[in-house]
Amino acid sequence: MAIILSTALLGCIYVHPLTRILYLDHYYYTYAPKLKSISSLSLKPPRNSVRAASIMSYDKELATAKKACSLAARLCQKVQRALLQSDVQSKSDKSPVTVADYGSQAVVSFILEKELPSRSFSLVAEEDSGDLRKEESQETLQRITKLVNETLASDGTENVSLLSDEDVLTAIDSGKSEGGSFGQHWVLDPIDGTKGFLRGDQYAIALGLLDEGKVVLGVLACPNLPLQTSAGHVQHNVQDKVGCLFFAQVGTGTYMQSLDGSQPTKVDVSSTENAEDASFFESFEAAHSLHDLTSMIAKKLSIKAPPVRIDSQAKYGALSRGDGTIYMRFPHRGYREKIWDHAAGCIVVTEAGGVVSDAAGNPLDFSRGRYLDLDTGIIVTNQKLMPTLLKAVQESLKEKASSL
Ligand SMILES: Nc1ncnc2c1ncn2[C@@H]1O[C@H](COP(=O)(O)O)[C@@H](OP(=O)(O)O)[C@H]1O
Ligand SMILES: [Mg+2]
Ligand SMILES: [Mg+2]
Ligand SMILES: [Mg+2]
Repeated sequence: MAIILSTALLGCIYVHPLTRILYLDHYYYTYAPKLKSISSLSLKPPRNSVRAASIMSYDKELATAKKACSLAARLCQKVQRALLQSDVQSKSDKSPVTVADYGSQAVVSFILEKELPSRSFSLVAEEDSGDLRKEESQETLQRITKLVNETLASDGTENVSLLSDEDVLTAIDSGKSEGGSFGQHWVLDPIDGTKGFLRGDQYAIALGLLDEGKVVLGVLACPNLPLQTSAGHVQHNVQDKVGCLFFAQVGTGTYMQSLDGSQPTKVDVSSTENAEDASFFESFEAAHSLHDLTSMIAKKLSIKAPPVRIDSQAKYGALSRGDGTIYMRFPHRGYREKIWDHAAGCIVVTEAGGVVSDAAGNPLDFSRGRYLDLDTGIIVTNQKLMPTLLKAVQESLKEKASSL
């Protein structure tokens, strides 16, 4: 009886099943930045929230995720430099999968599991070892194992014995989790923007952590993204220094540092309120997003600048530091978005002050398993501009539908 009564009184507080630490509803998390302890609160909690002993900190998870992504980026850079046609395999869905995809997934999976052993380990990742286990992939597998071992050894702190081919396959297959709304799940895209990677353009290693269905931390390693913020211009000169690591933890903002380890700096989304002064990002690949629809929306908003087309979640990273103001993504009919294509990017942008929603204005729901089932498209911008963008998107979608 006492338990029922206190539960009713407490309302939105609940006890985390793994840690038994009380923590607050997502709304309060998002709007009470930089607070580790509720006792130091000078803000008044929103009406639905109540005092709690502490806010969950994911510092250890974040440090490990940064290390894992940085090492995976090192592996990817090595492969991209020496990219040969034979690195590309054909998966049954015909999307290119490279030695680096598998190697990156093995490195991240191995490091997370080894360095955070006290947690029950769950990883939702894009790749699986199915094709690699085939007879004809023997040589490729050996190359991956060699790369993974060289990468782990290149980090002085990794005191590990050499991984066997089987260890590498096992690490890759740890990524088969279905995710969901209970407990913690890592979400990994070992190379997002495979097509950009193969072209020598932008790609990202994207790692997020879900806790009770919400993204609570995200890391984006973007090895080819220029370090210098360059409003609206992501194409860079050869002499520009490249390699960015974006990271965000719920309630603490978004930071960027160089992949080779400079001091992190806090980043914020663009404050542009005027749509016509905004610039917007979209996929490089027209097969991934309807360029004609975004151009219709841009026209409606009187956006003057041409679209900036780059691959991968590097778009979320660039947006989080104000390189552009809007990101729009409208896949062709029937395409189902996957959580690993947006989890890390989403928190990197929201912690930098942005908003990510579907075309109905709903936040993305990462709690339903491997897919993001959403209303048409994904749109991202700052809080001030979102209502205007949403209106233009909805009007354009209606016009497009009625013209069919
Ligand atoms: N037809 C399609 N429509 C929308 N997205 C697609 C797609 N085919 C593949 N993708 C996704 O688009 C991602 C790349 O995003 P972007 O277009 O922003 O560069 C791919 O990630 P991978 O490269 O990890 O497979 C893939 O998951
Ligand atoms: Mg893919
Ligand atoms: Mg991807
Ligand atoms: Mg990928």
